[in-house]
Amino acid sequence: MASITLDGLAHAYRPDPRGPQDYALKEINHVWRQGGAYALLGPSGCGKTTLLNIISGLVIPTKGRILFNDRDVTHLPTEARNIAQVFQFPVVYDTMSVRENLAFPLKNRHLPREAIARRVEEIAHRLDLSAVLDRKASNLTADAKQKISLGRGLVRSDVNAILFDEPLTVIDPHLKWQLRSTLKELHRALDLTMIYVTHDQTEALTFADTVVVMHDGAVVQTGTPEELFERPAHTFVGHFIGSPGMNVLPARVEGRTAHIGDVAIELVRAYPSLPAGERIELGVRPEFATLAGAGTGLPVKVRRIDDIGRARIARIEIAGHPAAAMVPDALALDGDTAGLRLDPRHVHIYAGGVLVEGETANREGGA
Ligand SMILES: Nc1ncnc2c1ncn2[C@@H]1O[C@H](COP(=O)(O)OP(=O)(O)OP(=O)(O)O)[C@@H](O)[C@H]1O
Repeated sequence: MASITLDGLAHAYRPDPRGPQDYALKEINHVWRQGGAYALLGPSGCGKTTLLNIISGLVIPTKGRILFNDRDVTHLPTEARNIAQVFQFPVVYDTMSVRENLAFPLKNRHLPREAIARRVEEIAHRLDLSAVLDRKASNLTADAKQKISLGRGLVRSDVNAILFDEPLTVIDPHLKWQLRSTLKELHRALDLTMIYVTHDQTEALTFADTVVVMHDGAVVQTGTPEELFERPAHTFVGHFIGSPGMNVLPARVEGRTAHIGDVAIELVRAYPSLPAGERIELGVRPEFATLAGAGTGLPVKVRRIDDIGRARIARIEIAGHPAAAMVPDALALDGDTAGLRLDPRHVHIYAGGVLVEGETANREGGA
């Protein structure tokens, strides 16, 4: 097992990259800690597969190095990297039994028979495949075949890392939630470095201790699920994670006050050095914005209320800009005029999409 260091990695598919726009993967520096559960999360085309292929050795990066512990593996082929991979679609030998499929990676490494049998039983048990161990893989459903693929990835205990590339794509929705938590349990039990690529925030946030969010070829934030939720480092993270995503409103900031049109919002931090010429925005998640009666807090217009089961979400306008806020159970609205209370500790300021650290005076807290 190994920690994996990405040292100044960047990749362009074209041979003569000129500027950042020519790079499918812009410069990335990151350490995947030994034994960590990571997700690589981002929309289609953001560079996730490119990065995964660099880690697995299918792609040689244009720039930078990749280290397994202290060993530079940048130019080593996949077979010399000792990693396991699970892809979107099942990779199984149809003519073999489930047991033989699971045992295959261990037999290749000439492990003793008893050790192979024990490990196969363990992995089959954890993936709920024990009952079909002696059935031919060809007769099984797509779900079961993908579980075999997961098992083949997980069966070796000596790998440097396991890479999962959208592994639940073919899994039936009702089984997905179950397998997501099974994978999390397997990570805890097996102490392996796992990197899980997905565009699905639920999968990423359920599985990973650390989520790496990518956008347009660059890493925009690396953090725990809580950090991504509470302090999005980029407006993209605010939008992409959460449902509905963070409210992002064009703002003008003076001292400790943000102005959205003619609505003034008191901030808990001051922003004396916002970069000139950059787009300045205020970000606040709907979970930290609560609708109130007219005359309380900020004046807003209510466009509609959506009942999403676990909560009611108001679609509102602040100085003409659309936003979302939580509706308390007890609130009775009269007409389309209401008030809005923001939790000031969760109001963030962004310049050019990037979170700006404010300056705190002595009194952190309410506004
Ligand atoms: N072999 C290739 N040759 C040229 N361009 C490529 C190649 N593979 C990927 N790209 C481009 O690189 C960018 C990143 O693609 P990549 O597949 O890494 O993204 P992704 O986040 O994994 O997306 P998806 O989830 O759709 O696979 C995209 O613009 C894509 O078109």
